Amino acid sequence: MKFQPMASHFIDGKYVESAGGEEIDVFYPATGEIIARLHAATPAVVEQALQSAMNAQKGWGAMTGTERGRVLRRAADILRARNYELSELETHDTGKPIQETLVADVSAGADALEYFGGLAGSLTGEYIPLSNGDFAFTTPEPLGVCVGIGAWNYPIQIACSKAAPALACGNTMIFKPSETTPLSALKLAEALMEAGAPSGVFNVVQGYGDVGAALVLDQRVAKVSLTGSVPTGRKVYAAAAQGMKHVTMELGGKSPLIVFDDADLEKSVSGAILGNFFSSGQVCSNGTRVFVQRGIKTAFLERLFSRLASAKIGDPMDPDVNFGPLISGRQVEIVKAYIAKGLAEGARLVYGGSQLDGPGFYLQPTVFTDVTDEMTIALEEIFGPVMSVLEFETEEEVVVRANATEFGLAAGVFTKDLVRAHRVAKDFEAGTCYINTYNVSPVEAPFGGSKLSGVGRENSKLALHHYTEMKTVYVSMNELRAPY
Ligand SMILES: NC(=O)c1ccc[n+]([C@@H]2O[C@H](COP(=O)([O-])OP(=O)(O)OC[C@H]3O[C@@H](n4cnc5c(N)ncnc54)[C@H](O)[C@@H]3O)[C@@H](O)[C@H]2O)c1
Repeated sequence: MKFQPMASHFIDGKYVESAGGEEIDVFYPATGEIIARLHAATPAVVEQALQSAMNAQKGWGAMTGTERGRVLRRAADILRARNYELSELETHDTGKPIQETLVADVSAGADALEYFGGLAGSLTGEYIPLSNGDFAFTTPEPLGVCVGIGAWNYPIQIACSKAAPALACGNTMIFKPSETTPLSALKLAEALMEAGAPSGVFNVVQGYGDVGAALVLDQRVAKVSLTGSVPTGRKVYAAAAQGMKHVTMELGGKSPLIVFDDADLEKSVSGAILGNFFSSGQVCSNGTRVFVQRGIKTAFLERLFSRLASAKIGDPMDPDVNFGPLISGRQVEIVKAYIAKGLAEGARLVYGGSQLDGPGFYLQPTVFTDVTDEMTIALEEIFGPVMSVLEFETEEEVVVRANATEFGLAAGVFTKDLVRAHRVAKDFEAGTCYINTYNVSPVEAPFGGSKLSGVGRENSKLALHHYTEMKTVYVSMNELRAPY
C-alpha cells in the first residue's frame, strides 16, 4: 500500500505501533480502494503520549519564543518543499482534487506554522503601575499539554492551525486526527522533528471517538481544541468542563449568502460556487442558504447552471479535475437522504442530484430552488454539494431570515452598494463575514463561529490568547500593614 505509514502513531519523536488496537482502514474516495491500514491507540499508547507530552512541556516552555518560532518556521519550509508529495497524500486521504490540495491545504498549514512562528517571540505581558510605587506585571504562561482533535475535510490544515499557536506559546500537543483521514498529521510530526522540535512536543495518536474522549477526560490535559460537528462538540465541551479545561470549538454551520439585485453577476456566481462546491461541498463555512433577490434570480440561475456545466468531475489526481468525490460511501448516503428530503418537502431540484455510476463516492453538484426557510435542507448542515436557493425581496426581510438559524459560523453578502454591504455585515450573527467574496480564511484574520458553531477563534493573534493563561504578579515597594 503506497501510503502506508511506518506505524500508526508518532510519539516522543518516533513512530509507535499498537497492533492490538482496533483497525482503521483508510480508503481512497475516488476508487474505494484501501490505501493504508492503521490501528487505533490502546490505553497504553494514549498513556505513552500523555507522558511524553508532559515530560517535553517544561523544556519547550522554557525556551524563548524566538527559539520556538525558529522551529515552527523551519517546519513551514519543510512542508512547502514537500508540497506536491504531501498534497498527493492529502488527495488520496480526502478525495479532494490535487488542484485544490496543492494550493489550499499543505500551504495553508505552512502559513500557520510561519505566522505563529513569527509571533512566538512577541509574546509579552504588561507593566501596570499601582499606588505609591507598587506595581504589577503580567506574563502569558503556556497552558501545558493541549489536545487537538481533527475533522476529515482539511486534515493537515486543521493539525497545523492547532499545533502552530499551541507550540508557539510553549505548550505541547497530542493531536488525534479524524479516523477517516489519519495520514497527513504524521507527516507534520515528522516535519516538526526534522525542524528541531524536541521529542514529545507534538505527538499524533490515532483512534475513533473513544480515544478522543479518553484524552479529553485526562486530568493532565489543560486544553482541548476540537474541529468537528455540533453533536461531538457538545460531548467534548461537557467532558472538558469536568476538569474546567480551556476549549476551542470549531463546529458546523448553515451559513447564509445574500445576493442583491445590484450585485456583480459573475462575482456572486463565483461566490456561490466557492461557497457550495469547493471540496465537493464539505466545508464548514459553506454558504449553503443562497438568498437571491427576485430581480436577479433568473440571470443568477442561468449563469450558475452554465458554469456548473463546465465543472470537471473525475479522478482527483488529474490536474484538470476540479470536482472530486465525497469522503465516503456513508457521506454519500447522508447527502442523498437530504436530497430526498428536499424533494419530499417540495423543493425543486434544478441541477444534479444523482450519484455517479462506477467506483468511488461521487455525487453531482446539486441545486434546489423554491426552498423555504422551514425546509430541512435549509435548516440542517448537509456537508455535501447541495445548494439551496431562497428568494427574497427586501434587505430587512433577508437579514432576519439569514440570522434565523442556530448556527453562526459564516455569512456573506454580494452587492455593489458598499454602505448596504457594511450595514448587512454588521447585522449578521456570525463569526466570519464576507463582502463580495466567500470562504477565504487567511491565517492573519480570526476564524470561528458564534451560537452553536463554536467557541473561541483560530488563526490571527487572537489564537495566542486561547493557548496561554495570563499570570499577574503584584509587587509591593512599601511597608505592609495588617489590621491586627
Ligand atoms: N468550524 C470549523 O472550523 C470546521 C472546520 C472543518 C469541519 N468542521 C465541521 O466538522 C464536521 C465534519 O467533520 P467530522 O464528521 O469529522 O466531525 P465529527 O464530529 O464526527 O468528528 C470530529 C472528530 O471528533 C472525534 N470524536 C468523535 N466523538 C468524540 C468524543 N466523544 N470525544 C472526543 N472526540 C470525539 C472524531 O473521532 C473526529 O476526530 C462538520 O460538522 C463540519 O462543519 C468545522
